[in-house]
Amino acid sequence: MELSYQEKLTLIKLGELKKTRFEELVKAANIEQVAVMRAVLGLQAKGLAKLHERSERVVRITETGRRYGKIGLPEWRALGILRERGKVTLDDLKTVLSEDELKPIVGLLRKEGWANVKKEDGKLVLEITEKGLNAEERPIDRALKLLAEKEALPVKEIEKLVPVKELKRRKIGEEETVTEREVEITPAGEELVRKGIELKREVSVLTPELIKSGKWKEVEFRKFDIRAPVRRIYPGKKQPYRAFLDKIRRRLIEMGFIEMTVESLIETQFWNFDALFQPQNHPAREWTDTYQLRYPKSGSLPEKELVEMVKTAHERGLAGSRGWGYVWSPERAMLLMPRAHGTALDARQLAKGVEIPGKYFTIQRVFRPDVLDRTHLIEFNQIDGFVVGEELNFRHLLGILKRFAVEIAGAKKVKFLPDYYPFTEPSVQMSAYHPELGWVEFGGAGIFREEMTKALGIDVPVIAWGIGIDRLAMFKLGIDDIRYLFSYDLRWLREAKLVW
Ligand SMILES: N[C@@H](Cc1ccccc1)C(=O)O
Repeated sequence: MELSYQEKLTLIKLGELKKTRFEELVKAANIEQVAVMRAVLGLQAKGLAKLHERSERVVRITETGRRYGKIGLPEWRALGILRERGKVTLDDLKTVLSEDELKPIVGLLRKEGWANVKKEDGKLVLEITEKGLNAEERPIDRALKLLAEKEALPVKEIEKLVPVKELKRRKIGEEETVTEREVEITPAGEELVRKGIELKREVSVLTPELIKSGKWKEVEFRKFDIRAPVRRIYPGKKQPYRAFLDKIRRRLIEMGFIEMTVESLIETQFWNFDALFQPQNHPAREWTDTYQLRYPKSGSLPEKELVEMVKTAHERGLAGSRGWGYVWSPERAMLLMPRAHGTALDARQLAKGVEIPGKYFTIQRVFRPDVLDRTHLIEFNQIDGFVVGEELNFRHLLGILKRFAVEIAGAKKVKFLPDYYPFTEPSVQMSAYHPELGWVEFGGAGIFREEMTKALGIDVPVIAWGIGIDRLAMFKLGIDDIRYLFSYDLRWLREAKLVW
């Protein structure tokens, strides 16, 4: 039979004590109480020991009770003075009684028949009686003495003297349940002890010293039951939605994309709209609702040549286009807003310069007015990206998007529909088929218009897309309310699992 070190130790001690209170066994074994309890339960399971548990209602003395034990109950202290003087006022009793004890004292003395109450000169006066002079120990006095001596007594015993209710009322004692544990060795246990138990030191960590010195041959290694039930612990971990976004970021980097980052969530209209060839004061800007910043209202524009190019593209057109044909306002372009799409970063990157061929992506928090419900948020996340290269065409775009849907969304089928964005031509909307969600609209894509790319200084085709990923996150995290992505619900934060 395999016994752990603790079990062996406990059994040896039990062999000496035979039957003992658990606390005694802990003292004898001289190891932690929980370890002894575990050992006892282990021994019991192996038929070597028996644990007897008995619960009992007891009365335990209170702080007040202890004080009464030392200086006497209030009625006895009052009687002491009465015996000396025969007659006292309440004021006289103040020397031996506290404020609290004074109040009920008249009632107490009268109930015992130890004093009579009179009024003399409008004052309350207590006068000792025959019974008071001969007063002897009462049951409550005996109960107090017992409690002061033993601290606690079984309810059954104390009730032979006074009702527990009485002790509680006088704040002498409190009732509680205690569990009495006794451990007993079984004949099989005794047999084993008689045969002799070898108590080798148990080692739980194999150290270089043990190996070098060869001591590892002599020691016994502690065995762990890895299936033993333990308390669940919740170590710190990434917020589930954050974990999801990081995973996507990893994938894209593995696919060779360069990440575009930006510090602020606030954008000028210039980068959100104008640089993307979206006209000011024109229905084409209304393809999405956006917010505006109240304070500060305006930011600044980039270098002059770039602004001039964008202005020209809007007013008169570039690359054979006639433009939108209106007077472009720099003030309007300077207005600040919470970024409404990740595509703003595409424009920034293209203006800054790109590797050709090159692949770029960004994961951005974006903001659009909406009515909050279980599938709509006013702030959400988009992955935007573009691929730039000499020979790129529409077929490449569809190919890349398909790969995305499969790699990132785990979609089995992908569907493209014609769409409109002011900054792409042609434009498509894509949906991916998910076994559980059905057709899920994913986002938009297209080839950036030359009016946009030329203004930003790029002469080769750029294919681009923007994908909303929150609905995908809902699926991967197994939630059906999008608001949960930002929930403080601890249980969810602890248990949410990413299924990839
Ligand atoms: N920015 C668009 C998506 C898009 C990106 C790039 C090209 C075409 C479309 C949106 O938010 O829906």
